[in-house]
Amino acid sequence: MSPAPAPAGAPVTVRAPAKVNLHLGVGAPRADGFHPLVTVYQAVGLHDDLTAAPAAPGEGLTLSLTARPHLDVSGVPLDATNLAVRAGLALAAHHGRPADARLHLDKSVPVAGGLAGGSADAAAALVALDRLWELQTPDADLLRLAADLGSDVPFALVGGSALGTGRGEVVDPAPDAGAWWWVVVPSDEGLSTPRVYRHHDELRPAAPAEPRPAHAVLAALRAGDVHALAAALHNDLQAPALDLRPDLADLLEAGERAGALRGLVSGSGPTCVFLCADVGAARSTAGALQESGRDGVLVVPAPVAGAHVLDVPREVG
Ligand SMILES: C[C@](O)(CO)[C@H](O)COP(=O)(O)OP(=O)(O)OC[C@H]1O[C@@H](n2ccc(N)nc2=O)[C@H](O)[C@@H]1O
Ligand SMILES: Nc1ncnc2c1ncn2[C@@H]1O[C@H](COP(=O)(O)OP(=O)(O)OP(=O)(O)O)[C@@H](O)[C@H]1O
Repeated sequence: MSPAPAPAGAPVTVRAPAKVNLHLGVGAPRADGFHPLVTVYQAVGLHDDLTAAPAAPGEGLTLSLTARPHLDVSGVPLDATNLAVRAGLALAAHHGRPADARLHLDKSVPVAGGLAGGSADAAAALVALDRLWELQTPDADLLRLAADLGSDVPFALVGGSALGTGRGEVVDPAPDAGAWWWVVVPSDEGLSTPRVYRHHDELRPAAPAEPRPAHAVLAALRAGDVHALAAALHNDLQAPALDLRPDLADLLEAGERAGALRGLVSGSGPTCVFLCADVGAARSTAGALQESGRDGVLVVPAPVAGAHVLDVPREVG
């Protein structure tokens, strides 16, 4: 979230991070179909950049897209169903003002990967358009708009490490003394989040109403203890994700054999993330996974900031 105002009408670029869930406890579905969660989010150094530039009155919200090399963005809609556009329309409606702006999204976060890339884009659009339109929306209102857009969106505004409750939209910063290193291994094929939740319910028909608590992960973060964190990582969506994508079990094993302390499916998957003891271990784990033929392997630090304005707007060609 952003402090000083930019000159009126100047393009604004906002950077928003991907997330991993260090703990994802899922309870039995609520009456509204959503699952109660106790989750610990962590923002990682892999992000999308969204630039908002002025448009003529009546032009509406348009969206253009570029992506880092080899990233498959064929599944990203450019119409009003895109989460960034939905965010812009919601912000304009909240203030009763026209929604005129040109949005450009430069994507680096894998699509439908369990890394909340679309949520990052929605958060980025809220922050960028709030600045471009000089609205100075209170943080509480931005968080409410974010929650209406998706369960993961409020966290993308807040960043860092945070406890998520409710359906994931209630976010409280978590003390974190660590400087963590993750290896991120995306998958060619995405996984649908609702499908993974449905499969969770099939595999765990007697899931308790109260999700599993996150005490061990929160304590490891507070202590900055990487071995304790590796031991505590937990994801109730991992079993359904692995059942839908059995190849991921081999990947988790390969990453741990290559030197990671622990491998984990990120959120609803299929991206797998590997916690490493330090940056050297992360680089050698990534190298070994690449040599064994895995594509798109990344080494990223965490935690990083939530959606924030970049000092120098990106040029949009
Ligand atoms: C898997 C996670 O990424 C973990 O952080 C999130 O729970 C998913 O968050 P998201 O993609 O922002 O999800 P939303 O856009 O709010 O919901 C998409 C769909 O996911 C399922 N969903 C999501 C969140 C939740 N607590 N329970 C659910 O059952 C529902 O089928 C819902 O229709
Ligand atoms: N800005 C966007 N970027 C990516 N996908 C988007 C966007 N807007 C809408 N979508 C749609 O949302 C779907 C899920 O995208 P996303 O990349 O956010 O998945 P995810 O990382 O698995 O999400 P989560 O971890 O929050 O469940 C995509 O398949 C696409 O159809």
